[in-house]
Amino acid sequence: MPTTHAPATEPDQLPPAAEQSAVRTLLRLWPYVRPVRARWASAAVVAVVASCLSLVFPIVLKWIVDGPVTDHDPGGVWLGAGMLLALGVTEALLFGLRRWLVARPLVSVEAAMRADLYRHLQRLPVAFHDRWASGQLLSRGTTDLMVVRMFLAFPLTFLIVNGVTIAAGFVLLLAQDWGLGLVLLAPALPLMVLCYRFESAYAAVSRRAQDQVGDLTTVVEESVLGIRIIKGFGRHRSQARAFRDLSRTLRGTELTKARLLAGILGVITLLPELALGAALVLGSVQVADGKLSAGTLVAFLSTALALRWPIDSIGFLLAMSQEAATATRRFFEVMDAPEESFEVMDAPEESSETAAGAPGQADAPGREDGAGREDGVGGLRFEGVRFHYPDAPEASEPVLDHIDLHIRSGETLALVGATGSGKTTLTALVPRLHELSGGRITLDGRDIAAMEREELRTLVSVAFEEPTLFSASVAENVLMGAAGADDSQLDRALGVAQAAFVKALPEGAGTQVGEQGLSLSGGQRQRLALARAVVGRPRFLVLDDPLSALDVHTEALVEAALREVLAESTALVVAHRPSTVLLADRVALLSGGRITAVGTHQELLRDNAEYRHLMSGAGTSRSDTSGSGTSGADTEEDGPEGREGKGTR
Ligand SMILES: Nc1ncnc2c1ncn2[C@@H]1O[C@H](COP(=O)(O)OP(=O)(O)OP(=O)(O)O)[C@@H](O)[C@H]1O
Repeated sequence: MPTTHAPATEPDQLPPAAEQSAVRTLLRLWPYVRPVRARWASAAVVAVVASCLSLVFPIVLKWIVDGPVTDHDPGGVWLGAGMLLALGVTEALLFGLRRWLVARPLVSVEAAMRADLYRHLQRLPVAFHDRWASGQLLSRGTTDLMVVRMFLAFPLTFLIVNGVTIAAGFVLLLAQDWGLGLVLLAPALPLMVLCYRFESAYAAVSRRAQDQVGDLTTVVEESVLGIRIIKGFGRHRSQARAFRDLSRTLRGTELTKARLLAGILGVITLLPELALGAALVLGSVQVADGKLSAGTLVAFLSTALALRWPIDSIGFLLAMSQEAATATRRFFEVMDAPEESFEVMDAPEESSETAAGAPGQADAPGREDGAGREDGVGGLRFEGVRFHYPDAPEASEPVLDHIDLHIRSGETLALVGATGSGKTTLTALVPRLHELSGGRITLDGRDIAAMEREELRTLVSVAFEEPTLFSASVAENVLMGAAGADDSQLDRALGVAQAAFVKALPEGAGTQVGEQGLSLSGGQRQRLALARAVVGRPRFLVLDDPLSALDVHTEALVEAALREVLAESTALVVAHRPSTVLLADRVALLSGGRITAVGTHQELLRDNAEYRHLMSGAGTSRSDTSGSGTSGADTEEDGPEGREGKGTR
């Protein structure tokens, strides 16, 4: 299956940045913030009090200037200075308390969101992961969540704190001198309009930047995972160029952000400064005319200066909030993707009659041989199965169509077909990694759509051609295949997979393997993946070319041991080589998304040209299905019905 991912920044995949308002988006964080609301609110109240304390300074100053200074009273001046010092210390202590109150709860909010995202990713269908670039998911789980935590800790609190401080400050200013107060208030309206326009422009650029971080993460991840290919083909320069290009694009977007921010910050600083200058001139004239006391003018200007930071900070607080809204939106884009349904679907009553009466089932292999109920519905049965990849163009042909196949209880069926004919896709349908587009699959007569996924995945074990090992010990990797399996089962599974090499590892089955552990060869990995598939003695075994990386000698040993396991299970084995085919009782040929022949290896060799071609040297070169024109002619005259009689064990 393809593992490459298109960047998730394609416009059709992502909603426009301004689709939902920033406030509505951020409100979605409430379920995560709810558990820490008391501490967060206490911290906000503490910050509001601390910030409003800064407005008391001008009142004390006015008292000092109009009182002790005018009266030449040094004792009063010292008292005033002491009060200012006490206010300053209290303000600092309160801001410290605010930090202490929010730091720990907000880290747990981030952890809870990350845990939810991870849990959800595990439950999303394979089709979702086929579509999404892993770097995009990675950046959402790391950078975006950090941005959200920082928003809750800082901008959210300070938008409230500064809002309250500005409102209280202006009440004080208007109370001190309403005329001068109005002069200072004059820039408020144009500033609001500018902030609104800035918000919309910044939202779009910030979305672009965060998506580009995701794309960059994807390139880094692919470069690390594919380092052997990059080195092997000397592609480090072109890879570095691709990285540099993306990096340059991101730099451009960040510069656009910086330009927007610089613009709004400049205006937010300039307009109030101009208003303050005008108020200063007017106030000085009034003091000179004796219409205003010097203390009031000092208090007025100190209050206005105390409001400078709350006003100046609005620009970057809004920018950070916008980034947090984008991060939240990106988080919920993943969280809103529907999980694999763990509920069972409605399925028709299971009976031999319904199975026999299912569309396209009348000619299902294995039914005409007069077998009893067990052979009629037992085992693994595909009935009129059709499958179309959800992300493939609607008009394209389904990958699989009219698949009717019956693997009897205890039987092993080899699935053979040219590359791209749909073998991997067919095997992935049995453990329901993808949902069928039509038809049904039954295990011992039970529709898999009507089974709990957990039950289904206990019944069916899989091993894919690409063996994936996790950063864990050999034993943990193998025992992943069966919950509660013990050491004797582990030894047996390693024995079946001819994985004696495990004993020679530094710590035996306890040796760490996978990305962070010891590197194993392709064949060794494949044998561990096979051991994982067989460790739980599954009723149904699905093996996608599990021996492709083994040398002929080891393959023969694994096959000999595997025969015992296969005798206990009903198995579907994708095979490319005659040696693997010989493990099976019968062989099905998949061609152009359909089963075109079923029979024993000998029968198909004798009667089917496409099969002969695939099993010959030419076949193992894995020519594309589109190139197998000769076999197409053969399958036309030799349809599935004609081969039913050959389907004997
Ligand atoms: N996620 C996907 N989305 C769309 N099309 C896909 C996807 N995965 C596979 N395909 C297409 O489905 C077809 C069958 O692929 P599949 O991997 O099942 O073939 P295969 O017979 O197993 O090939 P091989 O022998 O090379 O492993 C191919 O044309 C492939 O391009």
